[in-house]
Amino acid sequence: MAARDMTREAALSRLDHKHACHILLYADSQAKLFGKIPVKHIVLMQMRFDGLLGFPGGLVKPSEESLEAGLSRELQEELGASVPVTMDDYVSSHLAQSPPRLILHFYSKKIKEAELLEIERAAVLNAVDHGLEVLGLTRVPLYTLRNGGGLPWFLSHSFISNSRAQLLEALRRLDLMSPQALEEAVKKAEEMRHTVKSDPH
Ligand SMILES: O=c1[nH]cnc2c1ncn2[C@@H]1O[C@H](COP(=O)(O)OP(=O)(O)O)[C@@H](O)[C@H]1O
Ligand SMILES: [Mn+2]
Ligand SMILES: [Mn+2]
Ligand SMILES: [Mn+2]
Repeated sequence: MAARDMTREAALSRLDHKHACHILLYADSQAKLFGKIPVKHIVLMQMRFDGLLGFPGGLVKPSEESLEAGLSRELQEELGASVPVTMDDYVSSHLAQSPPRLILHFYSKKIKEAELLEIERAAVLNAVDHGLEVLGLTRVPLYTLRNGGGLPWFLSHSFISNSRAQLLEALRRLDLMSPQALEEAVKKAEEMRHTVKSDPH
């Protein structure tokens, strides 16, 4: 376990801490970009109100609701869809670097492609937080194009808290990418961080 990781039990015993739960929802897909590049898996993240990328989810109150019930409530608010979350979907708990006394619980759940498409539609049509806490859902590109387009550029954006690490760890653990492809994409993203320039005007 990394230095700030903790067990679920240890995390829940911290009654003086705030708790947040976020989830990586994903599906397998046969779709092909430009009719030739396999998308393979659809992984959902969101553009937050603060301009940072992160996962759907939010603050839960362990004194009033289970972690999973709280996460489902947040998903109803942010995605406008009912996504049942259980203990089976639980991945990890992590003490945030900042702010102090915040514990970040992470989940992942595989759903059917049709269900995921339904969630994407519901997010615009039904989510009370659409356009407010959530500016939009986004898919994570899992391929790398020759110019670094795809995952490397995606990873060059700014992420809330430890969500970038949560994403990379999940892609590895769920075998959504080969370890080599993932390592190369991370390296390329690191190189590009310093070189990506936009047109002045
Ligand atoms: O995707 C994420 N992964 C890990 N931590 C996150 C993520 N999104 C937000 N956080 C952290 O958890 C806190 C509460 O989450 P969020 O902003 O989603 O709450 P809310 O939806 O209840 O307003 C954030 O202030 C941030 O520190
Ligand atoms: Mn929320
Ligand atoms: Mn949230
Ligand atoms: Mn909330």
